[in-house]
Amino acid sequence: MSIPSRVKLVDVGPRDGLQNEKSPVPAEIKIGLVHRLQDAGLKNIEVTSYVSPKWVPQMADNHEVMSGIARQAGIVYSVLTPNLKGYEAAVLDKPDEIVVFGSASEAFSQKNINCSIAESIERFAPVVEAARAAGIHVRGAMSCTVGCPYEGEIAPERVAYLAGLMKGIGVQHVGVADTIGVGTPRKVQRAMEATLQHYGIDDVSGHFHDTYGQALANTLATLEMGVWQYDTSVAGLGGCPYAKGATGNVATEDVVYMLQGMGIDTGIDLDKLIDAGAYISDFLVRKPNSRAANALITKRAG
Ligand SMILES: CC(C)(COP(=O)([O-])OP(=O)([O-])OC[C@H]1O[C@@H](n2cnc3c(N)ncnc32)[C@H](O)[C@@H]1OP(=O)([O-])[O-])[C@@H](O)C(=O)NCCC(=O)NCCSC(=O)C[C@@](C)(O)CC(=O)[O-]
Repeated sequence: MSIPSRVKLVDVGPRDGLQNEKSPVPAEIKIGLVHRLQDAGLKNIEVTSYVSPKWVPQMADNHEVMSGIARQAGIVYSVLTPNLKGYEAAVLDKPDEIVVFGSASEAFSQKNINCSIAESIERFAPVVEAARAAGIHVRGAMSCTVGCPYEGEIAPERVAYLAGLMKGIGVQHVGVADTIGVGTPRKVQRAMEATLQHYGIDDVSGHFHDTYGQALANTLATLEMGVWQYDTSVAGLGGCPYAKGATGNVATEDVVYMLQGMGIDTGIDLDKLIDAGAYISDFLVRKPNSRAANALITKRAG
C-alpha cells in the first residue's frame, strides 16, 4: 500500500479539545475558533457535543455555538450525539455529520456513557437510522482501541468486535481512537487492521492522543497502511473528562507540518492554522501544545 497523496484532517479542537477545560470558555470564543479554523482551510470541524450538561458542562452551550457559526459552503460541521435525546437536539442545529461514540473497553463505556457496549449499540441504532433517513452522514468513534485507563491493554479482537457492531447498525465511517495515547506504531496498526475487517480504507480514520508522544509516529504508521483521514486538535488541545491524565489529540499544526514535509496535500494554510492555535491558547493563557507551532512562532518573532 502506498502512502496517500492527500489527507483529510478533522479538527476536533472545539469539541474534544475544549470539553475538558475546567473554566467555562464563552461561546463567542468557541465560535471565533471555528471561524479561524475554517479560514485556515479546514474542511471538517467537530464543533460540539449534545451530551448531558451535568456530565460535560463545557459543552452545555452547544446550540449557541452551532447557531453562531457563519457557515461556509463545503465545510462539514460535525457534532457528537450519544443517544436520541442528543440527536433530536442536534438536528435542530443542522449538523452535516453526527458522531456516535462507543468503546472497545466495557469499563470505559460505563464511565463515559453510563452503559455497556451492547447497550450503547442499542442506543445508537435509532440515532443512526434517523440521521441516515435525514441524509446526515454518520461517523462512529471507537474509544480505547489500544488501551483503557481502567482495563489496561485492549486486544485487537475487541476492536474488530466493536467495528462489526458499528457496521451492523449502519455507521458509515469509524475512527480508531487511542484515547489515552498509550499506543505505539505496531499496536495502532493492529487496531486499524482489526477495524479494516469490517470497513474499507476510505471509511476509517485515526484519532490519536499524544500523551506519550507517540501520536505522530502512529499517524505515520497508519498512513503507511493507506489511511488518509485523521482527527487532530489545533494547539494540541484536549483530553477526555473520563480518561484521567490523558492529554490532547495530536496537534493539527504538527501533523500539517509533517505532511507538508512529505509532500502530502491537506489544503491547510499552516500560518493561518498557527494563528488559530495562538488565538485559543492566548485565551487559555498557555502556549500551544504543538512543537511545530512554537518553533514557527519563535522563528516569526526572530
Ligand atoms: C450519555 C449520557 C447522556 C447518559 O447519561 P445517563 O445519566 O445514563 O442518561 P439518562 O438517559 O439516564 O438521563 C439522565 C439525565 O440526563 C439527561 N440526558 C440524557 N441524554 C442527554 C443528552 N444527550 N443531552 C442532554 N441531556 C441528556 C436526561 O434528560 C436526564 O436528565 P434529568 O431528568 O436527570 O434532568 C451521559 O453519560 C453523557 O452525557 N456522557 C457524556 C460523555 C462525553 O461527552 N464524553 C466525552 C466525549 S467522548 C470522547 O471524548 C472520546 C472521543 C470521541 O473523543 C474518542 C476518544 O478519544 O476516545
